[in-house]
Amino acid sequence: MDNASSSLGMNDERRWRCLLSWLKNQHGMDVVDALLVECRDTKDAGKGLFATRACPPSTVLFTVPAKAMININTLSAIFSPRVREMTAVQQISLYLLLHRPAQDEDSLDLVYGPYISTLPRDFSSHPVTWFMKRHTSNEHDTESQLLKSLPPSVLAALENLSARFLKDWEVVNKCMNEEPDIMTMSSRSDFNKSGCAGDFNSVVDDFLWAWLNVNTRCIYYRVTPSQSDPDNLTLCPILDFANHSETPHIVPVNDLDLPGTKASNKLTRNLTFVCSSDIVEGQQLFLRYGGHPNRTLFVNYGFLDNFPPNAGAIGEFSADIDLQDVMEKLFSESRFQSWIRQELEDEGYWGDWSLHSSPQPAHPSYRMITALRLYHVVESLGPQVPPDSASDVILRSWKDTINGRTSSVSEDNERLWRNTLLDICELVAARARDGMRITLSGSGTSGWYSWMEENVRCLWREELEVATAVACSLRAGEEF
Ligand SMILES: C[S@@+](CC[C@H](N)C(=O)[O-])C[C@H]1O[C@@H](n2cnc3c(N)ncnc32)[C@H](O)[C@@H]1O
Repeated sequence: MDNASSSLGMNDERRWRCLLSWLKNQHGMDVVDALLVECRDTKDAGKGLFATRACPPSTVLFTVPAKAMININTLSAIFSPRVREMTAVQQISLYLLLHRPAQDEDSLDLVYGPYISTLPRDFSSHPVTWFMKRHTSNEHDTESQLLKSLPPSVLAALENLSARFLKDWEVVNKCMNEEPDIMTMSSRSDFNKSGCAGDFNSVVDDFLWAWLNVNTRCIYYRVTPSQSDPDNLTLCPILDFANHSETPHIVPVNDLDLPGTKASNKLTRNLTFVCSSDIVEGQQLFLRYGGHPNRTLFVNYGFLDNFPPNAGAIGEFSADIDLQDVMEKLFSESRFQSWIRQELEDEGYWGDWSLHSSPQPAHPSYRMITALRLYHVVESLGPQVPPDSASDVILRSWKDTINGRTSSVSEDNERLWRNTLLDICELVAARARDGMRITLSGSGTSGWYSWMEENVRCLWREELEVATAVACSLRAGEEF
């Protein structure tokens, strides 16, 4: 990702100016001397935040007032108790749905309109959009071609995320039906004030727009007493123009746990962002969205870190791949399939089986080794022994490896699982080579399609590089 940028188009420039006036006039934010960033168009990542002057590390870049953010705290003054029963994602999405701007117009919401008007209007390049439209699109559509060409682990993650979307829609729709008064809050002319939201399908599309804004733009923000509560989320103007990098420049000031911070202040605080290193004027300033693997970035945010060829193989890029489908297939061919699954579930080792390029040597996760060890303990029994009749004895050595009493089940078992893993790596590498041959036909060569085609190729390349690197580690006799 580079620093190339261009000034905003006329409408976006006007909206950015309106946002700043709103922050200044409604929320008292100093947008002249205490705002060291501005929004510009980037070459390949939509809009981004850029430094308006050079600053040393720890300089305050801007502070967003608590009341200008959209979260369950600020919405509690607007929503009824019934709406407030929903999760943060559902409430914020509902709020955006009620105030979605029409086509290229501004949002008419009197409270957050100038902010909502700056949100992206179009999520057609987002994988959840392709997935939700899969039943109505034809198989030659580029989106269908893209869906078909995803690695299995990415498709599974996309299915999970889309299921979350549908669940959230079900809950929000139920709430809207039970409390038709919600509609009277809407600033949209197409939402009937008597409580009807017009065409059902277009409302689902609008909800998807709202939900994707929430899922691609919210940041962690403590609004509940418990640190790990999933409702600790907020939409935060200005900051939400920051693009992602593994080496970020923008970091939030974590003042929450400072001694003397009163519990009540914790829940109504402004958010201050500082720069973590020297920055120069005009430089794009990035945020780190969390330590996500590429498949998560791709499915949740619609982009990924496109690393240089071979960087995954030699561990310069921290690549990792998920092998749920391959492992499930392996177990499904065992006579003891359900028994293996039960044991792994009971011990907390079912799923989340992965291979990693770094730290070197490239290696399987401990969870994967543990699952493969059990598979071979059971496969070595021979047909006459039902595992449940002798499970304690059979499993003792395996459980000893989990509890740290021994480092392996036996020499034989080590050799067997390593061989199986080598086979798996070869299979994954071969299918990745195929996957990399993706070529979209039809309209798939224009606009964001060719960028997305390259992203899908990169997902497969990650599988190829990591599987090949782990195979090399195995052949070299590396201990994991
Ligand atoms: C919080 S927003 C950032 C601002 C956004 N670019 C915009 O135009 O409003 C997150 C979205 O920005 C895009 N994005 C963020 N980081 C990116 C990156 N490194 N490369 C490509 N796109 C990125 C993705 O579309 C992501 O869903």
